[in-house]
Order: sequence, then C-alpha cells, then structure tokens
Amino acid sequence: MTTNEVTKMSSSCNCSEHVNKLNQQITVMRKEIKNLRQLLENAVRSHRKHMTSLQSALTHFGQDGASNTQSMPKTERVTPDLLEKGIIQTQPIGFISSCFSVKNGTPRQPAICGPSRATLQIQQSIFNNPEHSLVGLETYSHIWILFLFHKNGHLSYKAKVKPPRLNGQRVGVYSTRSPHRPNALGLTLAKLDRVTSDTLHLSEVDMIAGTPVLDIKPYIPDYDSPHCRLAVDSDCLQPDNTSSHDGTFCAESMYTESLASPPRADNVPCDMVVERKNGLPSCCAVPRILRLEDQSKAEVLCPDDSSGSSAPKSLGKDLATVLGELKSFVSQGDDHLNQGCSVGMSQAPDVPKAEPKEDSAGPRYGQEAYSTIAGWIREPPVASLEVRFTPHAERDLSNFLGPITAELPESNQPRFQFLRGPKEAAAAIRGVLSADPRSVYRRSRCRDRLFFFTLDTADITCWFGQGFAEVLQVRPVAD
Ligand SMILES: C[S@@+](CC[C@H](N)C(=O)[O-])C[C@H]1O[C@@H](n2cnc3c(N)ncnc32)[C@H](O)[C@@H]1O
Repeated sequence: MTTNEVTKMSSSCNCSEHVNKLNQQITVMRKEIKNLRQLLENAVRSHRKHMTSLQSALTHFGQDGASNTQSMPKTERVTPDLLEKGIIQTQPIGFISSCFSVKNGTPRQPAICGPSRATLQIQQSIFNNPEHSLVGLETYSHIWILFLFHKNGHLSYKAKVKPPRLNGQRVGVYSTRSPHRPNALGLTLAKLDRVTSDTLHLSEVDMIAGTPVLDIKPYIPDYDSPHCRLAVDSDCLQPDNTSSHDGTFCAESMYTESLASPPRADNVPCDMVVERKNGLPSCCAVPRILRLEDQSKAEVLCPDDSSGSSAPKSLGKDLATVLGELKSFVSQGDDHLNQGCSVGMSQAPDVPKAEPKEDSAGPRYGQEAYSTIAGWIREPPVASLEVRFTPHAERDLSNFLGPITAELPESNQPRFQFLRGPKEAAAAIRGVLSADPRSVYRRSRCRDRLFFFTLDTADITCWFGQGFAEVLQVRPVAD
C-alpha cells in the first residue's frame, strides 16, 4: 500500500487508529526493504569478487576451466604469477567422514565434544602414494586441519557477526570463529588417534561429513602455544645450554624422541609443567605431571618471577608439594597462567577467569600474560546447560552397538559407524547439548520447541527447559 493510498483512506474514514496502524506497517515494510537491499548488495559484491577470481583462474587454466586440475601435472596447478596475487586453485587433499551429517547439532568447537570421531583419507589425486605423506605424523597427538565451510549455503559475509554464545551481541568477524568470513576457511585442532596407511583417525572434531580438507599440519605446542614458546626460548638462552639461541632449533632437538600419548592430569593448569628431554625442556599443552617419575626433572614455569627472569625453576619436590604450589600460585590471582589453554579447562578447579586486557600494547614476554582471550569465551552470557536423558531415551541409546569388531560381531541391533558405543554417544550428546547448540533466534523466540539433531547413525530428539536440555528419544536414522 502506498503512502497516497494511506492518506486517502485516512481522509475518507477519518479513523486515526487505523491510520496509525497503517503507518506502523509502512515503517516495518520500509525496514524490510532496506534489509533486503543490503542483502542484495552484499550478494552482488560477493558475486563480483568470485567472478574476478574465476576469470583469473580461467585465463590461466584455459577456457575449459580449472576444474580439470586432476588431469594436470601436480606442479602446474599453481603458477608464480597467480600465487603472487594470492590466488590459488585449491584442491582438497581429502574429505572428512564424520559422525555429524549436518550443521545442526555439530559442536561449535572441537573441545566441547571429545568423542566426536572422524576419518580423513588422503586422495590419490594429490600424491601417487598418499600414505607416504603421512609418514611421521603418527608421533603427534594433535593436528591442525584447514578446511572449507562448504555448507555455508552462501558466500556472503559481514564485518560484524553475532556469535551464538554472545546471545545477540555483535563483534568483528575476525575476533570470532564464525564460518561466514571472506574466505570460508575453517581451522580445527583435532586429536589424532591413529594413522592407518593413507587414513587419519580423528576425534574432537567440529566438521560435518563431506567437509573438504585443504591442509593438515602437526600441532606443535613449542611453535603454536605462546606459553611453550616462552619455555623453549628462555631455556635456549641459558648460557650453559649447548643449543643455539634459536628457539626453533631448540624445539626440534627435543622432539627427536617421539611423544607417546601422555595421560592427562586435568586438575593441573596446562603449560605449567615442563619436562626435560635430552637435556632440553619439553613443554606440553597436556600436563604430564603424572609422568614425572623422576621428579628431579620437573620444572615449573614462573612467568612473573621477581628476578624478572622467566626461566623455569627446578623443583625436585614430590607431586603433592608441586600441586600445592601450583594451586596457591594460581589462587594468588595469577590469571595469566591459564590463558590460552583449552585442554582440560572444564574440569580444572581454581581456573582463573580471563578478562579482556585493556592495555592496547598487549602482553609482553616475562612481564604480564603470555596470551589473552576475550572474557566471553570462558564466561559467555549464555550459560551451559544441564543435560538429562529420559528413561525412554536411555533405553533407546543402550540398544546401539559400536562399529563391528572381533568382540562385537554382526547383530540386528542398530550400530554406530564412528562412536564406540552408548557410553561414548551419551558423552557426545552431553557435549553438544550442554553448550546450547540453538541459534540465538531459536533460544529467545522458540522456547519449549523440540530440537532434532543427528549424531553418527542416531537421530536425537530433545527439548530445552530453563537451564537444561532433556533427551527424549534416540532412534536409528531412517536411511
Ligand atoms: C563455529 S565453526 C568453527 C570451526 C573451526 N573450529 C574454526 O574455528 O574455524 C563450527 C561450526 O561450523 C559448522 N560447520 C562444520 N563443518 C562445516 C562445513 N563443512 N560447512 C559449513 N559449516 C560447517 C558447524 O555448524 C559447526 O558447529
């Protein structure tokens, strides 16, 4: 309805209430038109960008397009001129097979759902012998996975986004892990359970089945965690140390021994304990205090040592004393010790809270924190939920078996493809639901509605109440 029509109507019926209503409707419609225009503009902008990239790629690869990269010699997929412009024709090294088939109900970060399992097979089109590319990787417990958010549905993005855990508040896209970003690239730190030939067996993943993987790299705390970098650097600078002053050299030397999967001591803040290997410090994001049979080798990092030095202090004390010291150190308010550590945080008592730092210069080595994170990561406005199962749902779940093994031969019961059994599935369901997987819209507008998601071969039905999520039914997926 046009403004003229509204005016005409108002003069004929002279009913001010009616006119007010119509005016309100017009305001709403105008807003909607504005939003639509914005969306359209974004879509056109994004389309133009992609056309430009495509055109460059087409020019380079010939008019039949670059999609036939499989038939091209591997070395010719990227040429120096395009590479220099930041344009590469990506080719997935493999595709994820995972226990999550759709985005809904997939953990927002790998750490919230430990048992989430997946496999990744390296494609033959990448290497003639894909298994060769994985030699040595089995010595690492975790790997970085770089992947494409191929199911984003659209390629549009905005400079500010509303992370679900921030309950509607906006922040810059680059301060978040939002899937909707200019180059739809995801980064996940996954646990590497084992390697068989050309296949990686993973857990702690947040990627859906079919996700194209562009690259993998070993997770090396000495390079990737600022806490560990400090440990390595400070030790390398000791005058009596035979290694060079280069932290890289130092870090590589100490990893000549392979790291067996260390047991976790979740009650100890990570990155605090340093174990010596080959006379050099080996720090780990997973604390290995339980492995320190020879306690004379144990060292604790004291980043705010009054001497100003951040060098490790030798302890040579028993485990209880070490733990006591760590606890009191933490409770004194040295909140920097835990920042940046994600392993075992949920179980860690006395974990200090991370506040956003006001100092724009940021932390400096040997002075303040090694790394800082936004306060809402650990203290989001959206509280985590208690997760319950109805007796009916528990019975449903107990019917499931893990994948076929020698101990679990064929049977008529429903089976999981990835998860090892009902216990692991229950833990995964708890992980997904306790983090409240609903969108902000659903959380605020669609209360008490049923929520469905698929985990491995099970369809889960649940509902959300005040502060809890309750699983009502666990059924084998229809197909
Ligand atoms: C918030 S992102 C974080 C991913 C990664 N850890 C990161 O930081 O880049 C995780 C969410 O992305 C979505 N997702 C996972 N795989 C996807 C894919 N292939 N395409 C689109 N969305 C995906 C799921 O809904 C999941 O909850």
